[in-house]
Amino acid sequence: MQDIHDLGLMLDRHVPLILIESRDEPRVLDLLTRLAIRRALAVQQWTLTDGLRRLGFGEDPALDNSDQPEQALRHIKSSDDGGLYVFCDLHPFLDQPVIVRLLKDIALQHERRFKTLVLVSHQLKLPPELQRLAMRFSLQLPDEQQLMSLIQEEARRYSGSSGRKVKTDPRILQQLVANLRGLTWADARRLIRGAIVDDGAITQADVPEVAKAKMQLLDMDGVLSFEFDTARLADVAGLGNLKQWLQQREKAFLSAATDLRPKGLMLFGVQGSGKSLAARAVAGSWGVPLLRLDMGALYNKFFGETERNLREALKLAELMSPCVIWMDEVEKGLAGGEADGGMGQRLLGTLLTWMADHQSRVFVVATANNIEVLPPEFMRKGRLDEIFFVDLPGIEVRRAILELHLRKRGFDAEQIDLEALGAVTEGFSGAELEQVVVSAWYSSLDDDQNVGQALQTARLLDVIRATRPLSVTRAESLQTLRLWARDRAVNADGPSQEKLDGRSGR
Ligand SMILES: Nc1ncnc2c1ncn2[C@@H]1O[C@H](COP(=O)(O)OP(=O)(O)OP(=O)(O)O)[C@@H](O)[C@H]1O
Repeated sequence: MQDIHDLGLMLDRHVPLILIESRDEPRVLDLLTRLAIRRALAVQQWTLTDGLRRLGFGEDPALDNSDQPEQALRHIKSSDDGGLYVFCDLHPFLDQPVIVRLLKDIALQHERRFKTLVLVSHQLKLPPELQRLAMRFSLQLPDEQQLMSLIQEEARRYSGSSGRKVKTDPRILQQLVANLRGLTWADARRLIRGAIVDDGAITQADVPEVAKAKMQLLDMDGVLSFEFDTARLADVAGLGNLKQWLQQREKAFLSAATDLRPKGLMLFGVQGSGKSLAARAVAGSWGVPLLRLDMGALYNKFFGETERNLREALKLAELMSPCVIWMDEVEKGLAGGEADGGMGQRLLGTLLTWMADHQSRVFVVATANNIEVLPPEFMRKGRLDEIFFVDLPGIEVRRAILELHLRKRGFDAEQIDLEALGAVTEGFSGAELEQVVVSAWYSSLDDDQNVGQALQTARLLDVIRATRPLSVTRAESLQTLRLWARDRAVNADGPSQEKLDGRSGR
C-alpha cells in the first residue's frame, strides 16, 4: 500500500514529528498499526478520554492520569522506550507553551531515542518553533478505480443481505464516482451505502444528493452552500434583456463544446432590485443546481486559508457541474487594497485563473452592490460574458412586480388599480414594492371592518405614502452607479440589447 510505504520513508528519514491532517482517524490508526507491525515498532496512542495506552490494547493504561497531555508528554520524554507515539486530540493544546516545549524536547531526543511523535487531527496548526522538526503526511484519498471498487463492494453487501441486485447504469456510476472524489474512504463508503439502501438502486437522483452530502462533509462552513430555493424566469418581473440573453445561451451552456460555452455574467445594481432573485432564476430556468459562494464569509472565516478554500469551493462546483455558482456580494471578497495584506488580489488571481482555465459546465453569476471597489481585471471583457446593470424598475415593471406579489399571496389583482399604484411608486425597488404588498396585508388583518381581508387600492396607497424608498435616502450612490454603468454595462431591463448610452451591446 502506497500510504504505508510513504510513511515508512518518513521514519527512515528520521522525521521526529509527523503531522497527519485527516477526518478519517480509524484509517490513520489502522495504517499506523500496520506500519508498526511491519517494522516491529512499539506504538502508543494518546486520546483525551483514554490517556496514553498501547494502540489496540484498550484496557492497559500505560500511566495513571495520562489523560492530561502535559503528563503524557513528560512521561514520554523521561521514558527510554522508542517507537511511535500517536496523539489524537492534541490540536487544542498546541498554543500552550509547556506543550510546545515538551514536543520540542521529545523531537530533539529523536536521534538518541528514536521516539517518533505522530499528531492526528482534522486540522493541525503548528507553532513556528516546531515547524522545522515536523513533516506533514497526507493520507491518499481513494481514486476513481478504488471508488468504483467501493461501490461494487457495497452493492454486493446489499445484495447479500436483501437478496436483490442493485440496479444502476454505467453512466450514473461514473457521475457518482466523480462526485465522490475528494472524500475519505469512510465518508465515501457511507454515502454509497446511503445511496443504495433507500431504494436498492443507484439512480440519477442519487448524484446531486451525494454532492450535497459531500458539501456538508467537506465543511465549507457557510462559504459554499447548496441553494434549494431556485426561481423561474416567470417569477422575475421585467429584466427583459437579461431574460432574453439567458434564453439564447441555455442550449450552448448545456451542450456546446468548451470554447463556445458561456462562462458567466455580472449583475450589479441598487439594493433590492432583484439581483439575487435573478441569480436563482438562472439556475431554475436552466434546470441545474445552484451553489452560493459567500465571498464575505470566505474572506472573514478563513483568514490565512482563504485562497485554499476558494480553490476547494471551485473544485467542488466543478464536481457538481452542470451548475450555476452564484458569487454573492463579490466585492466583499475581491476588493481590498493594502489593508488586507494583498488577500483580495490573491483571491482575484485564483478566481481569474480558474475562470480562464476551467473546462466544466459551471456558470458564474456574480452579484454586487458596490461596483466601484471591484478590481478592473475582474470586470474586463472576456472574463465574464456580460455585465448587466439592474436599475430601479420603470412604471410598467413596477406594475408587474406589484401584480406578481399580489397574486403570489392569493389576492385578486384585478380589483386593484395597478395603474395608480405604478404611477406613485417611482423610485421604489422591487423589494420595496413587495414590502408594500406585505405591509398592506398585515394592516388589513388588523382591520375588523375588512371582512375577508381583501386588499384595497386605498390601503396600498397609504403604505406607499408612508414609505421612503432607499433611492431617496441614497440618491447619490444611485447616481454614481448609473454613471458607472452608462458605458460599461447593459441594462438588464428593456426589450433591446442596448448599452445605457445607446451603443449596441454584444
Ligand atoms: N424584478 C422583480 N420581480 C419580482 N420580484 C422582485 C423583483 N425585484 C425584487 N423583487 C422582490 O424583492 C426581493 C428582494 O430582492 P433581491 O434580494 O433579489 O434583491 P437584491 O438586488 O439581490 O438585493 P441586495 O442587493 O440587497 O441583496 C425578491 O426576493 C423579490 O421577492
